[in-house]
Amino acid sequence: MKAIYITGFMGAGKTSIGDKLAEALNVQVIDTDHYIEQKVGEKIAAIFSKHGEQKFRAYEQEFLKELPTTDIVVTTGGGIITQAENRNWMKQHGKIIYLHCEIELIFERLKDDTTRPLFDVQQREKTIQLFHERLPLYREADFIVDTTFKNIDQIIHEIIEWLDFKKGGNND
Ligand SMILES: Nc1ncnc2c1ncn2[C@@H]1O[C@H](COP(=O)(O)OP(=O)(O)O)[C@@H](O)[C@H]1O
Ligand SMILES: O=C(O)C1=C[C@@H](OP(=O)(O)O)[C@@H](O)[C@H](O)C1
Ligand SMILES: [Mg+2]
Repeated sequence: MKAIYITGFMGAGKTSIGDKLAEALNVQVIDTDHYIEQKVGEKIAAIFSKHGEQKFRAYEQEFLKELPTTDIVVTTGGGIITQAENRNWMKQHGKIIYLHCEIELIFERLKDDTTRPLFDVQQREKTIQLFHERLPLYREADFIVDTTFKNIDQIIHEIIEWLDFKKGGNND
């Protein structure tokens, strides 16, 4: 099986859904943020505050390319799609699944979360703007799931149905 890359805005459920999807497909899962934290030896928030976003993006691109490209679900950080090179890499090496979620629900989910340096609950307008700026890039995915008000099992079910459909069409 070619890699499955899960994309979407912060709080869309990439990490949680990717874990369960990998379990259902019986393949390994790697979260790019966790992988970066392991390699660098620092938490995402510390990497941003000590080294800046640009350095984080450089790590993100370098480490994305280190990951296996078969029999794996890769759960990405929300900004991975901002670099064309990453989008091309993912397109070339696997299938991209975009988890869409309405921004109001994301605000609700992340209201007490302090681990995401680019998610600013205090500056709603700025965060909403970032969400809208990125939407066209997320929408370049091979498959889009609207996760708004769906539970994790429903979302996994939709993804697996799509994967089975693709397999049926011999379109791996
Ligand atoms: N479909 C869902 N329904 C309800 N809560 C969800 C759903 N998907 C994710 N969550 C919750 O939202 C928060 C963010 O999820 P996470 O998987 O970390 O998102 P991401 O990796 O996309 O930033 C977590 O607390 C998670 O439990
Ligand atoms: O959207 C972004 O630019 C980011 C999303 C985060 O991952 P999640 O989408 O899992 O929160 C993490 O990679 C970093 O804080 C930057
Ligand atoms: Mg995540």
